[in-house]
Amino acid sequence: MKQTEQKQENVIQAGNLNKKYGDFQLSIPRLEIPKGFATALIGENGAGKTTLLNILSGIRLDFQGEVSYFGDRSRKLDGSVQERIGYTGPGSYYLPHWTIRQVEEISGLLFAGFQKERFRELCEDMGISRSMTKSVKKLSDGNRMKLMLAAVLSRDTELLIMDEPASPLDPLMREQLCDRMRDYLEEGDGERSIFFSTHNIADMENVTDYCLIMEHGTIVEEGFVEDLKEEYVLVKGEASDADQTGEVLFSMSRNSYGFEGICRTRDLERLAGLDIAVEIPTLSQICVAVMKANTVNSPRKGRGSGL
Ligand SMILES: Nc1ncnc2c1ncn2[C@@H]1O[C@H](COP(=O)(O)OP(=O)(O)OP(=O)(O)O)[C@@H](O)[C@H]1O
Repeated sequence: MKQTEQKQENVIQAGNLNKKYGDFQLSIPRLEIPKGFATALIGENGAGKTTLLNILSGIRLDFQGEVSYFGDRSRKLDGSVQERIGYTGPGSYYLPHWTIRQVEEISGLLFAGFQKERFRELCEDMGISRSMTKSVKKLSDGNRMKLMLAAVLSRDTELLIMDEPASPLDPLMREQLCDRMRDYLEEGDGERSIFFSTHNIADMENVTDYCLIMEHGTIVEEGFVEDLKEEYVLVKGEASDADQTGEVLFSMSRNSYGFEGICRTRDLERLAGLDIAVEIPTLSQICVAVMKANTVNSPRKGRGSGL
């Protein structure tokens, strides 16, 4: 049975979300983030990922729509809900002149569940413990992200909302980030969830359970990764057959030896008669295909468009 067919609790539920900035319009009729999993938010630059995460984390309040948390439609983003949510983002979350030591002190004052010892351990593990007296503004982007991660993972939370946590991190630290995200979920025993945006799909695939693909301010595809990998296939064939694939394949690449592209599994029958090989695509290949199908100049658009 598909994961989506099982009864699913949601950690975030939202309806009729709208936010307009000039030409850009965020418009999401329904949003459900499953409880107990890591959900990735993927989309092109300017798709609206940060806008959505800012709304859900309470950074942006000037939007229309309803958001509720932790499976209770009446539970809005008040202080007790904020206490259960950890946020990391690309902006300057801490005042630039604060030192790491001050971040530790202030986190202890702001959040009841903050554990100083855990924070120090994480700073040590992430290699920033020798900079405790350094101000936030003097930290590199990567070290600033490590500081945010250390602070947020030292709290007692049930939901992490993370805007591009992998972007400023080096490959080793990205791997550590995935391990820590996985540990966070496992230690929560089904009660903890993560919602994060990323452009580093390949690096983050092993920590992604559920995926939302966003384009032009709305969600164009979503599902558990294992379900998406059944709904889409990677097709490879001879160069001489490439033109006969018609519009069935998306994000096709071709050279003199052959072609490969992604299509809906249900469309495979439209390639009958061609000498093709079929493989399971990576999440990255699926996302790129969906994003290409939804770019402004695409001949076909979005959910229900045939892709
Ligand atoms: N404060 C703001 N004022 C005006 N326009 C804004 C503001 N914040 C975002 N926008 C616009 O909203 C749109 C969505 O931006 P957003 O940052 O949410 O996209 P994104 O998917 O996170 O992009 P990226 O992947 O590049 O970080 C963009 O067109 C952006 O220019």
